[in-house]
Amino acid sequence: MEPLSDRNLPAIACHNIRTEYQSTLQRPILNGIDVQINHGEFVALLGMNGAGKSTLLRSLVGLVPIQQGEIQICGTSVEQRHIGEVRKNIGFLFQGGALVDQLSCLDNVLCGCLGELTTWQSLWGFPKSDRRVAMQLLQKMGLQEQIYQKARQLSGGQRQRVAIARTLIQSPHILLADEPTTGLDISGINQVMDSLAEMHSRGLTVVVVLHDLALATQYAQRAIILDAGKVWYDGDCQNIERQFARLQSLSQFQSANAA
Ligand SMILES: Nc1ncnc2c1ncn2[C@@H]1O[C@H](COP(=O)(O)OP(=O)(O)OP(=O)(O)O)[C@@H](O)[C@H]1O
Repeated sequence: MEPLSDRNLPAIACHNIRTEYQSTLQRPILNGIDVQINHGEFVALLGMNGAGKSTLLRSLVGLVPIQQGEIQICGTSVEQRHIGEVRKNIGFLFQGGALVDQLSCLDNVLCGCLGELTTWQSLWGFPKSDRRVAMQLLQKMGLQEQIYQKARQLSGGQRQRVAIARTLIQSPHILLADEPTTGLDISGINQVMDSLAEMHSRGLTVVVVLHDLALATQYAQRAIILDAGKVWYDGDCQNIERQFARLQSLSQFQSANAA
């Protein structure tokens, strides 16, 4: 990870962000989000289905057009002309990891630095230094035995840890993970969350979308709960079950009144 030019600037700052109006929802998907996340935080992003969690994560890397407001990543505005710089600071972990099944774990991790290769390197393959870093990352993820194994032979938890290593080879300051534990059994869930916690302890800022409140309480320091494209709760993880119960009764009350 390259040192940050100014660690006092927030890792992520969203000022009143609003996306396009959605006629099916009768509102914008994100509807005035104001959030600031500092370097070194571990944040769980929570909310019911359709609340806007994935849209918020995607907007942070410029994958969703913003109609109003501003997003800054490490002080840089998320705009087309700065998108390269923004994405250098952020690693994005998609649901399911999206590995290439026919490639080894090592080659999957090396795919994370494809965008950085010079023309010469793309002719001659990845430099030794990249291969060394990829191996070290796989070792850190507890996958030293699987370095040359094809991705199709891995368990769900192992796949997701390869995907984390692929994200980390870009040395990001921030890791965004969209439901990284979906479809995993208890041991896979623990492996993935422990890997995120380990990287967090080394200074990475982590924002992870979760549906499991117990996991959020166990791993995150801060919870942000979205509802209908707005921040419903932003605070510590101690009372999130109570916050969710309040949110559910409010939605039931609103649906009963609308009927
Ligand atoms: N590309 C898109 N085009 C149109 N509508 C979209 C698009 N992506 C998401 N939406 C809508 O925006 C709303 C929020 O979706 P989003 O995926 O951000 O929610 P979420 O909180 O991540 O949900 P889940 O927990 O189900 O993954 C949903 O109503 C969804 O249908």
